[in-house]
Formats: sequence, structure tokens, C-alpha cells
Amino acid sequence: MIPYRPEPLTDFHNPANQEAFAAALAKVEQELGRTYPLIIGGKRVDTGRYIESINPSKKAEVIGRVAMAGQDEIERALEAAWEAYRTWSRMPVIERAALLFKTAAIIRRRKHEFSAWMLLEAGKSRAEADADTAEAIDFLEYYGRQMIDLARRADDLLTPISGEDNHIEYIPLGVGAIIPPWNFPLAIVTGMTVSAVVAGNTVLLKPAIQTPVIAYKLMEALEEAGMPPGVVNFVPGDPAEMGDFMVGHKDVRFISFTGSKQVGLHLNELAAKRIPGQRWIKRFIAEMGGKDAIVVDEGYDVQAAAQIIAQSAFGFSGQKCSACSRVIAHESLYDELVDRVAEIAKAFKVGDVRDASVGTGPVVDQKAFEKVTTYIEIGRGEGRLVAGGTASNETGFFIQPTVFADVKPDARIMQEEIFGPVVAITKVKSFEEAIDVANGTDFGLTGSVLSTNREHLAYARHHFHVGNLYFNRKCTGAIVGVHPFGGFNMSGTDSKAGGPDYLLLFTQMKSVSELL
Ligand SMILES: NC(=O)c1ccc[n+]([C@@H]2O[C@H](COP(=O)([O-])OP(=O)(O)OC[C@H]3O[C@@H](n4cnc5c(N)ncnc54)[C@H](O)[C@@H]3O)[C@@H](O)[C@H]2O)c1
Ligand SMILES: N[C@@H](CCC=O)C(=O)O
Repeated sequence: MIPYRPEPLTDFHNPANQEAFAAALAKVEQELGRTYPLIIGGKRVDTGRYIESINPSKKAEVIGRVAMAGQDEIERALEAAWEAYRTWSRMPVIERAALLFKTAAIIRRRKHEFSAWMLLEAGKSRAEADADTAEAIDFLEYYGRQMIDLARRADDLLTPISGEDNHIEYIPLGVGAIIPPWNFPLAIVTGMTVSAVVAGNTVLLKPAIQTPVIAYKLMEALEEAGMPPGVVNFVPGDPAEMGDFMVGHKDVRFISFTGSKQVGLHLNELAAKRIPGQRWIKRFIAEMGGKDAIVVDEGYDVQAAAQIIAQSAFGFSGQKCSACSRVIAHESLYDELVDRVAEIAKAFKVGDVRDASVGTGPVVDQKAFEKVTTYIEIGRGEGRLVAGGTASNETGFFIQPTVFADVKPDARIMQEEIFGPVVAITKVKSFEEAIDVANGTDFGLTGSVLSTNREHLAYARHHFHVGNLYFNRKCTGAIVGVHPFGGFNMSGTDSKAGGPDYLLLFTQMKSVSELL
């Protein structure tokens, strides 16, 4: 087996790649509007009630109609998953890993098609969608290898003693609920699903309501790669109707959740309650929101800083948990930095991502549009609007990159996750003050420090309390196996997706000792 290497991104300057992507997009456009069933125990189930998934760039365009699971279907899916668990959990690790490698090969072969689905269903630009597909492939390749290593090295971790034969094994937990967000509709869905599955668990996958079609495409790839029935059960639905029911169910052994702080905290409470017939303490793994800051130190190149901020704040319309939504700038360069960031924000072309010249696309739906525009109104009272502030939901959900200057650290737009193309800038007098302000939220996900002062970088290394700290680069774009990803405090349960410890979260260690 060759060592893991991250999947290369597509060079869209190359005309051949442009053509290949355009052909994939045209093919996918022919397939819009179809109906997709649930998949329970390998069987297609049509409930007659559907989620209508739409294109956020062109809201009249229906991407697909996906059947909705209710509580009965969750019961059936749990039964199917426990049935499949009997054999899947005992399958040799190498065979479980092979499922991931084959799925990676299938997605790689049709990568532009997967990216095209995301362009249309999530409003990702070509490049953002390509990175999402590459990350999905990375999770498959990385977790497959990680599981093989984990199983192989287990016994080497023990201290031998004479007269005993001792072994340890990382065994799976049981049946889990996989609850991903919509914003990395292939990468995060894939990573969350296959990490649990390669460890020997079986799961119910409940994709986000905004992006169920791309999740169905993953199911097709897993099936094509030979996944046995019942290992992953596809149960999209209205979380208000079946979400609490699934998470609170006595037969669910673990919950792997990625999403907002609000929903994560609610589900954590629910999962902690033991209900009659429940024989375990549920494991709860949560990766939640961020309020990520870029600190710009005295003496840093202002133009370079402004570019890094714009990339981190406005890529995919700021809809990344890692996105920069706060800038903390030293007073010596503050005014010039505000002007440069505003200039770049104003020059951003916003529109339908089918147009390759567009800088950033829409926000995902009407609810997101309302939330972000409400925060823009709040921002008008909390700071000085220097760019953007305009929005239109006539054809799609478009919001111009927006910049507020002179915002106080305790303002709402400096404290609450907006999840849109909005950045707030504040001024500080010293580097220490900058790090205090950066640490002054409930979150602790990503952060960047832009500085040429080595002492300041060393100070930030120790004092800036975030799970992913970056120096002199953007705060988005973690790579699987290179930058293990996940945050502190209200950003989650301190897990690190794409890192060497992640699979342990889906296993428990069994120790077997024989007296010789
Ligand atoms: N830390 C990370 O790695 C990471 C990565 C991506 C996104 N996020 C965060 O995710 C959020 C954006 O995603 P979102 O809008 O989909 O988040 P969300 O919290 O609204 O939803 C996340 C998932 O939870 C489901 N859900 C909602 N209520 C539920 C319930 N009662 N029972 C069961 N499931 C329920 C949703 O349907 C969705 O599948 C942002 O806060 C972002 O920062 C974090
Ligand atoms: N892992 C991604 C963010 C995932 C959350 O939205 C990044 O590093 O930018």
C-alpha cells in the first residue's frame, strides 16, 4: 500500500480541465429534478414525502426530491444497522479499509461530476467544490490507512510480562447516528460516515436538509464499491420530526455531529439522558461553530494581510466554520488595512457560480439569507460599514461581502457566529491585547496571526487558544492528515477530524489476558 498523500487539486487554468468540468456540469444538469429514496438495509424506500432540494444560485431550479424518513423509518433503520453490525463488526480490518479505498477510486474517477453536484446544490464555486471532492477522497484514503495501522500496532503498545499472553484490540462501539452539516456536503459527510464505518460500526446517515442529493451520490459510490446492506442507512428527514427521536433512541450507541453550537448543545443534553432499556452511556462527538480571528501585527505587509483576510472571510461566502469573521489589527496599520480590505470586498463579483468569473456565490437558503442580513442590520449599529451591506434574494441568495470597522470586541457581530460574508474589524494598541481580544469569545476553532515578530509568534503559540492556529496564512483550508481539524471550548468536543487520534473516538479497547 502506498503511503497516504493528499489528493491534488484541479488546475482550472488548464483548458482541458475547464472542458472536463463543463462536460460534467452539463451531464449533471440533465439529471436535475429526479426523486431519490431512503436506503434502509440496502433497500430503496419511498415514503411519499419529500425534501425539495434547490439551487441557491437559482432558487427556482430543483436539484432533486429526496424522500423523508419519519420515526418509523428510523426504527427500521436501527434494526437494519444492528443486523448488519453482527457481521460488519467482525469483518477483517483490511476488508473494511478496502471499501474506503474502492470508494475513493470511484469518486476520483468521476470527481468533476461530484463537484458539479455541489456547485448546483450548495452554491460552491468550481474551485471550492473541487477542494471538497478532494477532501472526501483524502478522508477515504487516510482513515482506511489509519484503521489498518491502529489494528496492527495495538499489541506493540503493551508492556510484556512473563507468564501471560496479553492482547488488546480496538473494537467498534455499535450503531451510530451521523449528523453532518450542509457546508462541506461531500467531504464532511464522507469523513464522518467512513470514520465510524471503517472502525466496524454501522450507522444511520441523516444528511442536512439543504444538501441531501450529494449525500445520496456518496451512498451510490459506497454501494458500487461493495458496501454490504445495512452498514450505512440513508435516512434524510426533517430534524424537528425525527432528529431528537433518533439521537434520544435507546438503541443508538454514539452520535457524531457537526453543526452549530446551538444544535450541538441541545443534542449533547439529549444524548446524556439514559432512557429505559438503554445499556450504555452514549458517546457524543461534536464539531461545532467558530468565531475565528485574524490578528494583524505591527509591521506586517498591509496588502498581503488584506488578501489573506478576504480569502479567509469571503471564500464560499464565509460559510465555513473556519472562516475569518473578526480582524484584530494593530493601531499603526489599522486605517490602511481597513481601506485595503474594503477595496477587495467591493471588487468581489457575487453571483451564480456556474459563471466561472464569479468570486463568490450565494448563501445556502432563505433562512441563511435572513440570518446574515439581520446581522448586517445589527452591524450598522455596532460599527462603521465600509463595504457591502447589500443583498438580493430575487433569483438566488446573494450577499455582497460586507466589512464593518471600529467594532468593539464585545459587540454581537464580534461574538456570535454569522456564517456569511461579513467581517468585523477592531483596533488594538499591543500584541498582547490582540491575543486577549482573539480569545474573548465562547469559541476556539481557528485563528491566524500575521506577524514578522518571532517573539510575538511564540507568544501566540502558547496563548492563542484555538484548535487550529495558523501563522502568516489564511485560517481556512485544513488538509486531511496535514492539519488535524477541530476546535476548543464551544467549538466542539476537542476531536480532530483528519488527525491520527480521530478513529479512537469510534472504538473501545478490549484487553484479553491468558495465564500461561
Ligand atoms: N467544527 C467543524 O468542523 C464544523 C464544520 C462544518 C460546519 N460547522 C458548523 O456547522 C454549522 C453550519 O451547519 P448547519 O447549518 O447545517 O448546522 P445545524 O446545527 O443547523 O445542523 C447540523 C445538522 O444537524 C441537524 N439537526 C438540526 N437539528 C437537529 C435535531 N434536533 N436532531 C438531529 N439533528 C438535527 C441538521 O439537520 C444538520 O444535519 C456552523 O455553525 C458551522 O460552524 C462546524
Ligand atoms: N476544514 C475546513 C472547514 C470546515 C468547516 O466548515 C477548513 O479548514 O477550512
